[in-house]
Amino acid sequence: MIQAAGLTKRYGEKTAVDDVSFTVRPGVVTGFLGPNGAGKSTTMRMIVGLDRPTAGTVTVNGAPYARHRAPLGEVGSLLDARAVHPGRSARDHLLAQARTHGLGRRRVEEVIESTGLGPVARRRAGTFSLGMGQRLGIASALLGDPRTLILDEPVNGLDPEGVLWVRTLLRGLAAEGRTVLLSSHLMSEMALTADHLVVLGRGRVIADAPLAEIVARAQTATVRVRTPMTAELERELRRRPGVGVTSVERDVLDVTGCTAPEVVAAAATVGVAVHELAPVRTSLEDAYLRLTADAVEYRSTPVPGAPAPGRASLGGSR
Ligand SMILES: Nc1ncnc2c1ncn2[C@@H]1O[C@H](COP(=O)(O)OP(=O)(O)OP(=O)(O)O)[C@@H](O)[C@H]1O
Repeated sequence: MIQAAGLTKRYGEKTAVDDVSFTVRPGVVTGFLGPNGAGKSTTMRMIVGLDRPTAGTVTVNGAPYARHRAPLGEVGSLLDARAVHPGRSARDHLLAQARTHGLGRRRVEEVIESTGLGPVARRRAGTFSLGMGQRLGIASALLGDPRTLILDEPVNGLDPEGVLWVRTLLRGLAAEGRTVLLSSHLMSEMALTADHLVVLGRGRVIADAPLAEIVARAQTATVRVRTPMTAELERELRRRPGVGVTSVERDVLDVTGCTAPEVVAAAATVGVAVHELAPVRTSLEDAYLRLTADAVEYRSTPVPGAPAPGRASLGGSR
C-alpha cells in the first residue's frame, strides 16, 4: 500500500507536485497518468526516497521508504532503466544488488529466468537494447520479492511479446495481493492492464477512480451507423428534435440524441438500408484526453488533414 498525504514538491519557483493525496491499494494494478510534466516521476521519486518532499508525507507499506530496513523486500521500482553500470553484466548487476540485501545467487537466477534475460545475462548492460534494459530494470524491481512495485514506463521499447509479458506479469502480481503502481503514456496498454487510475494534471490529482468509472463518465450516447445512403438518412434524422448527426466517413454517420432502434426506424421510414449499427464506446484515450484537456502544459499543434483524436472505427474500442 502506498499512501500520499498533502505531498508537495517545489523546485525554486516551480511547484512540480502540489498538495497531492492518494492511496494505492494492494490487489489491483493502479495506473498513474498525466500529461508530460504533470509530476508523475517526481511523485514516484518521492515514494522511493530519491527526492525529499517540500511538504506532506508518503509511506509505503505503512512507513516512509527510508525507514524500511530491507527496502528491496518492500518496494521494487523501475524508475530509469538506464540507471545501470554499463560495464557490468546483467547477472553481476543483479548479484551486486542481491548482496546488499542478503539475497542469494539462486534468487538472482530465478529473476533472470522469469524475465527472459537468460541468453544475455553475461553480456555487459551497456550493450543492451532498450527492451533488454527494461527487462533488466524489471528483474531488479522483482529481486526482493517485494509487496509493492512501482514501474515508470516499463513497456517503453519492448516488442509486442514483451508488452504482453509485462501486462501478464503485473496482473499476476496484483492477483497475488501485491500493490502495483504503473505509469505509462500508452493508453491502449493501460486500458488492458490497470484496474484503478490516479491522474495528475499540473501537479494536482484530477481523477482517482476505477478505470471503468473514468471511461464510463466520459461515455457519450452516440450511435454509429453505416449506410450507402447517408444524405437521405441524415435528412430524415435531422427532422427529429434534439438529434445531432456528424459525418465520420463517406458512408458512416455518428448520431446523438436518439437510440439505435430510433435510427433504424428513421431509416425504414425513408427506405434506407442500414449495413452496420453500433454504440460508439468511449476509449480510455478519449476519456483521458477530455480529462486532461485543461491540464496539458506542452501542447502540439494539430497536423492539417490528420484525423481528430478519439475517432474510433465502427464498434469503437475500450
Ligand atoms: N530537478 C528538477 N528541477 C527543476 N524542475 C524539475 C525538476 N524535476 C522535475 N521538474 C519539473 O517538475 C515538473 C514535473 O516533472 P515530472 O518529471 O515529475 O513530470 P512527469 O509527469 O513525470 O512528466 P513526463 O510524463 O514528461 O515524464 C516539470 O515541470 C519538470 O520540469
